[in-house]
Amino acid sequence: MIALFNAQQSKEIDRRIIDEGEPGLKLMKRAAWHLFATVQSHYPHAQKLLVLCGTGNNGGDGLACAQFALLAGLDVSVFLSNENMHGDALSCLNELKALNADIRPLNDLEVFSQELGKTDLLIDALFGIGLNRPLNQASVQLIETVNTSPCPVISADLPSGLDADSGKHFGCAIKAEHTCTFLTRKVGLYTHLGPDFCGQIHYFDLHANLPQHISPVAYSHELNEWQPLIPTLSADNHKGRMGHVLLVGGHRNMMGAIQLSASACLHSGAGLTKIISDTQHLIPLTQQQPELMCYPPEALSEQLRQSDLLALGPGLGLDDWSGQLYQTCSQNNLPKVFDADALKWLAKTPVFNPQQILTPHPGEAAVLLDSDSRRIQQDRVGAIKAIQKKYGGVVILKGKGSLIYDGNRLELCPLGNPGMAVGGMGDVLTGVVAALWARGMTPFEAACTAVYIHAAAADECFKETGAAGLIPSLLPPKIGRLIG
Ligand SMILES: NC(=O)C1=CN([C@@H]2O[C@H](COP(=O)(O)OP(=O)(O)OC[C@H]3O[C@@H](n4cnc5c(N)ncnc54)[C@H](OP(=O)(O)O)[C@@H]3O)[C@@H](O)[C@H]2O)[C@@H](O)CC1
Ligand SMILES: Nc1ncnc2c1ncn2[C@@H]1O[C@H](COP(=O)(O)OP(=O)(O)O)[C@@H](O)[C@H]1O
Ligand SMILES: [K+]
Repeated sequence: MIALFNAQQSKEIDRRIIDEGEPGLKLMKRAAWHLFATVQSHYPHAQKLLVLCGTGNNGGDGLACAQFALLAGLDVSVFLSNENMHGDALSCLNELKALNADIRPLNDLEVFSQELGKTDLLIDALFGIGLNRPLNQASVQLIETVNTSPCPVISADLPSGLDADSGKHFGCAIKAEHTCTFLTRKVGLYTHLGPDFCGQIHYFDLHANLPQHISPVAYSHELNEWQPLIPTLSADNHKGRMGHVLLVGGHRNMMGAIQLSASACLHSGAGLTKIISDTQHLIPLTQQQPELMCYPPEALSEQLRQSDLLALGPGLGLDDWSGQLYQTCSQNNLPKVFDADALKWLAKTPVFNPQQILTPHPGEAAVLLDSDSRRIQQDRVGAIKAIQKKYGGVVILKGKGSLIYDGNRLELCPLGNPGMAVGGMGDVLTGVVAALWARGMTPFEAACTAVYIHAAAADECFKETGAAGLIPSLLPPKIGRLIG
């Protein structure tokens, strides 16, 4: 398990550690040592180092790293955005000056660019957690120059330009091959654009005693921390104990959506997987998956009485047919998983219900909050909390760094890959969520376990097929194996 913090909490943790007697300069030197050790272990042949430093303590990390590199005999050039430094960063600057280091102002982009052309590795120490507003034109141009150069980058604490809280950038951000992050893992490294910019993340606690009473924004677990929570099977197991799931959707040309959910639900161990769909789909659905029990819309009320849990939305549609099914389902007291079009119906008449799991992607989250997906992505943590507050239950906000929130705990799943961005992938997740909840897990545990298993199955698949070959129908058997 790892804990993830935002910038304000990270600053507070820094401050507490220093207040308790650990000098800031010592922490800075340790951070710098880890930066330099990362240079040595990942770029052992780098001879010429360029260190890009801002005016804050992030720049201080860079200056202290430059000193270690210089003392180790590397050819080091430092570019300073501004000489206006203070505190520990100023001490590091003065120590470096005393070594007659090559320190230059960043006042000519052409000079910087030429130097970059001769460099083996760049250390990015321009901005860390102190970045708090959009970058000016000069910073944007500087970062774009770095990003268009073939020179590899190690970022100090976080890639400069990235927002430590949300994973958005403030105009642009440095694209690093490695990011060495200190004291706290910043949540923005793991969600939204963060993973695109950070490269490989290395965490260093700087041997400091982290204060325990600052609760993190989110936690992230390993897949194998969720798997043991899946109920085990007793020798005298029978299907009545494994949950009866009723899936509703698959209207008109969207039969595949409910088919994918149903296949995932079956492979996740549900005792009975039943479908309410268009009458014309009932035979093809059963022909393709004989384990399924498929019913026309007229059977809805009776099937609701005979089920443990309802999953509503994949391919449901937004016409009158869909509206009638939605009305009947929403008035029923069964625990419910809402996905896809069911979320759009829910947004029309919001109801607060603790016994539900909502699984929006950013576009659906925008509908639930009457917002737009760009705003959702810029503050995913804020968005999932707002959805949970408005609708209750457990919310899964899908996308890179999927979040799961129950009003108390926030989990971030770092697994998954861009090949998952294909129609039907979310329908598979719905089936897994429904099955695990129906099998007796708590809704939060079911949601988290389902998200991790779904993403891990997709990652396994990616290794075999690559991104283009990763299609949702390949996932259910892999999900079955991961569930065990
Ligand atoms: N404390 C410790 O012991 C440890 C700290 N550590 C390191 O310190 C880092 C935090 O340092 P920090 O707080 O000084 O902030 P930092 O990220 O360097 O930037 C602030 C500077 O940027 C400026 N600025 C902001 N936005 C801007 C913009 N858009 N465009 C232009 N300028 C902008 C801002 O200016 P101002 O807002 O004051 O005008 C200020 O000058 C942390 O990430 C880690 O690397 C580690 O060594 C571990 C031990
Ligand atoms: N770049 C990505 N990285 C990780 N996971 C992703 C990425 N893109 C999509 N996913 C995952 O793939 C699934 C897509 O779901 P969704 O958008 O609802 O698809 P659909 O509605 O077509 O079934 C979600 O679980 C989401 O988290
Ligand atoms: K940085």
